[in-house]
Amino acid sequence: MTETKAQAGRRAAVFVAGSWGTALASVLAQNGFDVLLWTRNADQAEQINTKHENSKYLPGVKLPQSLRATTEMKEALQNAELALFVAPSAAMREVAKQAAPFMKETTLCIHATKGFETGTLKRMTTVLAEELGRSPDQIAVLSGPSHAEEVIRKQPTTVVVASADLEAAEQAQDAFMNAYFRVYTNPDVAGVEVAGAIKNIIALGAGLSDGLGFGDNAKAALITRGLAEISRLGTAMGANPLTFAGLAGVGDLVVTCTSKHSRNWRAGSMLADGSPLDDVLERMGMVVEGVKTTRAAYELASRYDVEMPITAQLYQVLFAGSSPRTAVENLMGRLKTHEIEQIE
Ligand SMILES: NC(=O)c1ccc[n+]([C@@H]2O[C@H](COP(=O)([O-])OP(=O)(O)OC[C@H]3O[C@@H](n4cnc5c(N)ncnc54)[C@H](O)[C@@H]3O)[C@@H](O)[C@H]2O)c1
Ligand SMILES: O=P(O)(O)OC[C@H](O)CO
Repeated sequence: MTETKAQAGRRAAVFVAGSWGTALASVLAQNGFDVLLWTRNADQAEQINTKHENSKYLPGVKLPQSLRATTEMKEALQNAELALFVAPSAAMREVAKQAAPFMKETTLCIHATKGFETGTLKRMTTVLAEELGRSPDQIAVLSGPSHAEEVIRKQPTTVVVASADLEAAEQAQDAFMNAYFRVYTNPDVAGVEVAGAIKNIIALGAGLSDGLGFGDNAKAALITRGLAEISRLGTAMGANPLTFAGLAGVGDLVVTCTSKHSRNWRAGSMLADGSPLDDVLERMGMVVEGVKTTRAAYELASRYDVEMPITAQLYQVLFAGSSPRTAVENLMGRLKTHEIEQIE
């Protein structure tokens, strides 16, 4: 695929230099932005600047020359017209707090993180808005079926940018869109954020199911009934149900439950043999958002009074010592019910 150079002379700041931050920073750089990728790790910054590599997260790939790294927040945000936050959900508030003093009101602010804040159960647009002193309507979210390992190799990928402000969504669309990275807009920020977070729980379940040796029938069931759970919670939280039929919904659910690149699927498959959660997370060495999100979604289900049986069983496996096989038995043995409401 050819590179476009539509954004020449423009500056973007990206936080942080994990797999997804680095891949999205590369997209912006290939689109002609001068990109500064902020990292707390000086050695990583040095490697990106001198070798044009991020060997821990995206080994074997050369990064664009116009992508540079810094450990200085002030430098990262100087003259930046676009700021992209891709910290793990657990670190988002801390990173935003450090960025806030250097962030101009006019800087387009986008995040691409999938999760809720532990404890407060807040969505990432809310966390960013609180720390940056903006309205949540002034923060956009980029989500959809997109693994860093494929985007960095310019494999065709489609995502969605959601913002209450259509102009902001279109600016983000223009900044990221190119021949291999197609961006749609959607006004439903709540739906896109909820879908992106909860699909990681279902992917942990799909990994568990595969790890236990179950087949495609079981995985298709998890994906389909997982989508029902996502839709129930999302609509209770104010989302548009149609969002869940789109890229951020079914699209991301399918890729995360079936891709060899998925961290959540891999962690689930490792848990199937009874390995302790802490061991699995240590072996992964990358963020597995579905774990913290399972706890958050379990609490949100109670807050919004919605039924989320897959989430509830995952919660039991991850945090209450239940065995994966018992979880499957419990799901299969639930009282009989209707797939959709009966029409009177
Ligand atoms: N990897 C993907 O393909 C992908 C795709 C779409 C969305 N996402 C989402 O992007 C977010 C980030 O995931 P990732 O895969 O890039 O994670 P990752 O594990 O590859 O990298 C996480 C990075 O965050 C840094 N970090 C952690 N805590 C920090 C803190 N307190 N301050 C500063 N830096 C900190 C780590 O050092 C590391 O560089 C997650 O919400 C994930 O769900 C990932
Ligand atoms: O690798 P995962 O499981 O963290 O998923 C990454 C992306 O969210 C897929 O769209």
